[in-house]
Amino acid sequence: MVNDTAILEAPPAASNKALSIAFLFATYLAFLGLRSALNRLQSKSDGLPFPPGPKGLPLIGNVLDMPRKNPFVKYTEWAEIYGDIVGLKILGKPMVILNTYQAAKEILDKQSLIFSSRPRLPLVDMNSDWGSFLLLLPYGSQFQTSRRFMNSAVNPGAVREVQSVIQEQARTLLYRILKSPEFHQHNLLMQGAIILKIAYGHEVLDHDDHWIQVSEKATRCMEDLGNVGGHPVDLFPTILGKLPLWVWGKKTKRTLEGVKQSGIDMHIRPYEVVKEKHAKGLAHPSMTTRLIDENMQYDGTVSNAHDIAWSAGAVYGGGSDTTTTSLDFFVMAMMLYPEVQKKAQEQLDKLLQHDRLPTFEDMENLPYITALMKETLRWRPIVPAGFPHLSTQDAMYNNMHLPSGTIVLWNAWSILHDPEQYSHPEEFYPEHFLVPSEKQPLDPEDVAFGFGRRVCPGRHLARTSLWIAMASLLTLFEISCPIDEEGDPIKPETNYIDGVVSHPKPFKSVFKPRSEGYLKVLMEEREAK
Ligand code: HEM
Repeated sequence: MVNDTAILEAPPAASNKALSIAFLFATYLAFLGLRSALNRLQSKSDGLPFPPGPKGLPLIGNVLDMPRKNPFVKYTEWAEIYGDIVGLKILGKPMVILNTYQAAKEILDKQSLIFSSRPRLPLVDMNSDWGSFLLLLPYGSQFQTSRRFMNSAVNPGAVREVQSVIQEQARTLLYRILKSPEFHQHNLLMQGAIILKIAYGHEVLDHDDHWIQVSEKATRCMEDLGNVGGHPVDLFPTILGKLPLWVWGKKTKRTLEGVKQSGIDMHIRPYEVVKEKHAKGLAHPSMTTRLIDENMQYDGTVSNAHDIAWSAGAVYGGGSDTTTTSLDFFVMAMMLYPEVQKKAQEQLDKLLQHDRLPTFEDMENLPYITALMKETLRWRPIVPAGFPHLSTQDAMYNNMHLPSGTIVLWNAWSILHDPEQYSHPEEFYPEHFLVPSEKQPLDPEDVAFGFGRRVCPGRHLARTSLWIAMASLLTLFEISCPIDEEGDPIKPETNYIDGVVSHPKPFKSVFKPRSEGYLKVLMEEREAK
């Protein structure tokens, strides 16, 4: 995912470039003032108010109220004052935060035809093809094609077909941890290998893999871009978008060129490589080869080639960092809650008897592992402040008016830490999901993966990868904190590092094989390969 959010941040300090920019800026503010006055008039024209929220300043609205770090904390405070839907204006643009599941469901699910677009990122759109990335596509025909292509590769049936690949990668993860303890790196490699296999039929052997490197470079380029959506061009595209790039300095120009190139390297190149191999009959079957076949024309050209390339890239772009981060949080939870780990291992040992490793067929008999997976998504949702949807028509919610063009975020953190739903909201407590069905709380999968027509298309793959990785890790290893010189455990910090995908601060963990029996099975399996 792109690494920072558009509207969550105040604009960075304006460049000191030219007085003319200041003049353009002032003119634009005057225009905004007029527009926001018109907006206010329009939103009252049907007699319904915009949702309540902090008052904001003339012209810029709530720009200065927007929290720079952990925005969900501020959103939760606002919820206590203004209720389940909080209304804001950012430079004249309406924005709402949904703080309850009911509000998110009513607006994003039940009115999904209206609330399924995305705000644009003009700086990136004008200077690269990243606007074709599924996550960023506005609602429309390209979005529908891209979703269809993506769903064809990661729907529940398609994921079932690649279960053996996923299981094999989980075993490789165990093996790599035995060789060296850098869990995060091995985790990243596991998710990357699964995804590159699905998207391109490509086998990843190690960290030096070319496609893994390409995607890491793309992530770095996006990070260099910094506050995506917060650049002056994003805020005032009509006027500032017309200026030549050099106005923003050499560094920004270079970064944007890198962003453009990374889009080509991560989407177009792999597509071309697979297409060429496929033509020679040398490609392994994959999402790309199947879509090429389905879209092949009589003259040998492939229709929708651009959408195929960007959809296959979206499997990697959307799926690697996300699942990796959730599994990192799981390891953190196991370090901090050893009694939970012990309970899971008791259930595993009862079933596996130290003489085999878990498989997907065991899922039904390992409800504690499934509860661990749900609790990981709840305890530390990796998109805690939601991802922006954009409405494309006027709408209503609880007698309030949501004008067309409203940006909508849902506060996943507060929804998933609601004490009315979860008896131990702040703790890692899988027992939340081990109650009779009539007492089951809200399923975190219904929140952590988003809503409506933009719900995460990779959720089936994510839950499958997470489940087998969790079951396998706990079967083979006891996971604990490293010990410092005084003999005290070095506990990981549970706070997030900001970003759209919110990561934990890097931490070290100890993986100790806990049974000769499981170790032997793993080694025998490896030798048989
Ligand atoms: C634990 C793992 C994951 C979590 C928590 C997660 C969460 C999310 C969330 C919250 C969204 C935004 C939904 C919305 O706007 O309503 C999203 C979108 C998306 N996710 Fe995931 N995701 C995960 C794994 C994956 C995987 C494995 C893939 C790829 C196979 C993937 C691909 C995508 C794509 C392409 C989008 C954009 C969809 C669109 O805009 O229409 N994600 N994800």
